[in-house]
Amino acid sequence: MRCGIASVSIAGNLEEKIEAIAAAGFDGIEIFEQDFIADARSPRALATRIRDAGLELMLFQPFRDFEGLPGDLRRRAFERAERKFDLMGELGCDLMLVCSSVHPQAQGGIDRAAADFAELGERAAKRGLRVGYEALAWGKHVDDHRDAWEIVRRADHANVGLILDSFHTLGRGIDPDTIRRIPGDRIFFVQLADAPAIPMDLLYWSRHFRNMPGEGDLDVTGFMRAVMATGYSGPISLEIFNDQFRGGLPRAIARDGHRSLIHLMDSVRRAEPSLTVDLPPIPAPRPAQGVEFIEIATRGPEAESIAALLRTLGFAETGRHIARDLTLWQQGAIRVLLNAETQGHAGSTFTVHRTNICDIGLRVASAPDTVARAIALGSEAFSQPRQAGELPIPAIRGVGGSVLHFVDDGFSDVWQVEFTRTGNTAPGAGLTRVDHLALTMSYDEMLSWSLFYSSLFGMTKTPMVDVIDPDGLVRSQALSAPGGGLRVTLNGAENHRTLAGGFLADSFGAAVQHVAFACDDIFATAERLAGLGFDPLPMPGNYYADLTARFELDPAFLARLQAHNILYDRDGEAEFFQLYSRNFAGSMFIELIERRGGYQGYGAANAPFRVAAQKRLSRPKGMPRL
Ligand SMILES: O=C(O)c1ccc(O)c(O)c1
Ligand SMILES: [Mg+2]
Repeated sequence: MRCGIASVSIAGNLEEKIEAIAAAGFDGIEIFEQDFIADARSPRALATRIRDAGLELMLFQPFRDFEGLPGDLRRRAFERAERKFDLMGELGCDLMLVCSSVHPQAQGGIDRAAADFAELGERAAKRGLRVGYEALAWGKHVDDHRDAWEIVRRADHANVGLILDSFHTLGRGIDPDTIRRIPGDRIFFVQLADAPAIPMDLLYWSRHFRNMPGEGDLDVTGFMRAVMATGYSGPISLEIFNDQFRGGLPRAIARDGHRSLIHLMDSVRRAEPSLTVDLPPIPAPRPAQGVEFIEIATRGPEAESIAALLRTLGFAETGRHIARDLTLWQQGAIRVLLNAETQGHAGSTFTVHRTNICDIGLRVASAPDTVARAIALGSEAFSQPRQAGELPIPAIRGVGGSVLHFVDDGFSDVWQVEFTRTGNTAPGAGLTRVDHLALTMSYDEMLSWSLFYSSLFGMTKTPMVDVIDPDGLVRSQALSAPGGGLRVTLNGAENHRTLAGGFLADSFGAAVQHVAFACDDIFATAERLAGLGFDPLPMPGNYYADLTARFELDPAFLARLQAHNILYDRDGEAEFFQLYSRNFAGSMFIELIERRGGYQGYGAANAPFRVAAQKRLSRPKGMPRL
């Protein structure tokens, strides 16, 4: 399988793009003409550079407004094509993309266009070049791959073929299975892009909102299955026009692109095993079954305040690590590790971020398979020198330098092997397990993180919701693994004045800002917590008055919610209860939840009031905001 990417897809000048594309593992590049024109190198020097980087120059594009022109305009279109053929000769690139015309004077007629392509094919053949025809979704006369194919078929020239682009087919709602009837050897090139399902003008959508396969809502897998069913064996290439990517980090975007292609082609062969996909076997995505541990790097007074908070939540320090300054806190199936090491991963994250969640342990069916899949998708294995007696638990670096450990049955005894018991037992407040991890990041990083989790664990995403912070918008998207063993929310901040944005600025990068623990009876838990001295986030009376209006609650029930500062939501018959801690170590916090009747959400309706309550506590009274 040869993977490519169009130079328009990522940020930087052409040199930076070439470096990033080669580093991400692509086999080739599509040169977008504007990127070439803006470059100062001669075509030959550029071609040499691209080949020295180990990349094939797969496609030169786009050649516009070619077919269907009358009289002198037609003559000039052929003249233009000849000049670009000269350039392709110097670049050593043998395939040109011709996109369907939007020229005001272009005339319709399948046979007229076919005759133009037959002649272009003749001219290309003389130079050993080929041309591929792509239907733009907004083409004047040709906006559907079926019409483009009919033109190619009637042109009947070996040097003229079809170019398919998933955006143009899926964006217009054309059934991708119509591709299955096209002979694979007449398809010269395949471009891929996904996009979020936002109704808008097709051209604007295409030029600004495309994203990597799997990052949007289009059925790119269905499209690619149809392509592979034709017997197509040419390159598979990303062509992404995206405002965020144009301003992103070239290497990170290229890495995401490569990950998306591996994930896509792996999904294609799993969905349709009869297809031949030339990709080395990789383990299937397997759901994370739960959070095995949460490790917090912390020292000094912040470590003490976290220990105090854990006690008021009903946790006890049950174990101490045999070789590190690391304590284990437990309740139910929840394990929190407090790591005060000055060396190693935890030590270095503390130096950079201060108190932070530096490591997450996930329970999986097979740790080696999970790591193998992560590596095939472009993540790096993570390890650090082991102390005597420590187990080699497999780990990777995820997005943004985060570390994930994977615990399977083979490592279940780590808690007995690596920790000595303190003899303490948790008083308990009914907390059972980790319900979800809430990651905070800049808005621009959200697609990277969602691709990471969905490609590795087969997690599915819910539609993005807006959380209104008094100082700006935060977008939130949830991902959950099949079976619900792992839920993650991604919170993308647009500025640094929101609660999430302030956390991001303080932590110097994306990180877990809060963890939600589940319980089976929120009122019993709240009573226990009150007895343990837990100090909840206070919620205002206005919030409870609105709850009654929204849900017609029984007054006694409402009074119980209010007495404990419990937030409430309902979805049909399903109910949701939330209780928040006050912030610690800057703006980290803990959420306690109960899901009743299969509630699947995260209380999005409550988020603005929770954020406002948190901000009220963090702003000194009477201090006007600057
Ligand atoms: O937006 C465009 O003009 C454009 C150009 C070339 C392509 O391959 C394409 O898919 C879109
Ligand atoms: Mg295209």
